[in-house]
Amino acid sequence: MIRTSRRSFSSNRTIFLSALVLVTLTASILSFIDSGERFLYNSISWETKIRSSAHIRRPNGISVLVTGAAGFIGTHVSLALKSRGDGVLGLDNFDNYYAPSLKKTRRALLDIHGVFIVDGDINDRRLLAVLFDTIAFTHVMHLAAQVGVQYAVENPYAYVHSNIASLVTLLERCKSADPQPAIVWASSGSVYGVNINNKVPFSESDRVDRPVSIYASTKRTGEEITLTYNRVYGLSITGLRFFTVYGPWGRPDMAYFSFIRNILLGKPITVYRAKNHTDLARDFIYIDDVVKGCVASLDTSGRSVGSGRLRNETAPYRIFNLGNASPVTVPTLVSILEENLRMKATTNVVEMSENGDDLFAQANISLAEKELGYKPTTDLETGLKEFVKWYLWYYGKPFVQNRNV
Ligand SMILES: O=C(O)[C@H]1O[C@H](OP(=O)(O)OP(=O)(O)OC[C@H]2O[C@@H](n3ccc(=O)[nH]c3=O)[C@H](O)[C@@H]2O)[C@H](O)[C@@H](O)[C@H]1O
Repeated sequence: MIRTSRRSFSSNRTIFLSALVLVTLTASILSFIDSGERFLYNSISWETKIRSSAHIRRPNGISVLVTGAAGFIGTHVSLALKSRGDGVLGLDNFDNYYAPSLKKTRRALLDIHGVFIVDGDINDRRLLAVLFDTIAFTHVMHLAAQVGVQYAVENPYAYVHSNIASLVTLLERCKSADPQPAIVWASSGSVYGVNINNKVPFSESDRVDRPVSIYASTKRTGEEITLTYNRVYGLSITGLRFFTVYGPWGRPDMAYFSFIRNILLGKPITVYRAKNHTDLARDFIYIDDVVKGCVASLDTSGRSVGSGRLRNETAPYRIFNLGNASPVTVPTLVSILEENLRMKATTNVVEMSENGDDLFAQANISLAEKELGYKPTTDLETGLKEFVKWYLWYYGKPFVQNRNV
């Protein structure tokens, strides 16, 4: 009985993944042809696709440009918006910071649900102009970024390109759009850096001028840049300080994801610990909870008001913590994974170097609760169970040793 259901589970997975691969391939070929055609031949089919994807299908719906739509959070937010009838157009450059194949599978998933992702870079001003000339976006959900705290040590330039230059290019376009969209964008809980306030949990009104990584500094800089565009050009801005977001279709570079992969492969995992031997802890937050916070931010964003001298309104400028208000140590994260997999991890405990990682994070979420109705409902045990289920479905336990994530 168990064997039969396992076999049918496995064959359903194979069929679904094969279908996704097929859609991915077709989408890649079409998008390759189309992105070329758009500029060479002014392709009608490309324009039809973006119009259809961004088309609003409910009363009082919104039309959202989602940057980083093939990313982890971008995929989930795009699906949530599309399923309630909003118009959604994705933009993603499919960079290879982690496996582009996972991003392409996410794109295929979105394609099935009617969300089209334009393959392009936000720094491409010409492309942005075409998109904004074609669609009157009411909102921009800016999630595209160079992520990863550790990678910033290796390649700081990628963070300047993606988190600062791109942000300015996008804001410039939004500033001159008519109507101007409202902008919700991804900042980070890492802006709290060294706990100079000497208090937990971290609140939005705390000082954030001691970042400990290039990643965090680019996110903090983004908060200053967006504030300038809000004051000078009247753009409505909401910055979301995401804490450690996890879940199905997640990012392979994150600890929980690499831990499961190594445990299944029987490889050791590295668990960092502070110099004084205390465990590191994070405010892990499940993707579905974060998506609700993102959607509520769009719904309550208010309007951009422009920069004319006669304007008598001020555009909103908001910042919210999106965490779980309930930190968990990294060793506890490992033991939850072990329980779910019924496997023991081989753990190397390593004292953390001065590499820019924070020791502890806990979000105060009362402002988001009050203004957005944000209320996380998924604890780490429940969320990781969902993640493990997805991981085994997506990569398949028996084949995991041959798969490259
Ligand atoms: O915006 C943010 O706030 C960031 O959130 C996330 O950063 P973090 O909260 O640091 O998550 P993550 O890397 O999963 O490490 C979790 C814990 O495991 C520890 N850790 C990590 C790796 C390892 O091999 N061993 C280990 O102990 C590690 O020291 C830490 O204590 C995103 O990754 C980052 O891209 C960015 O989005």
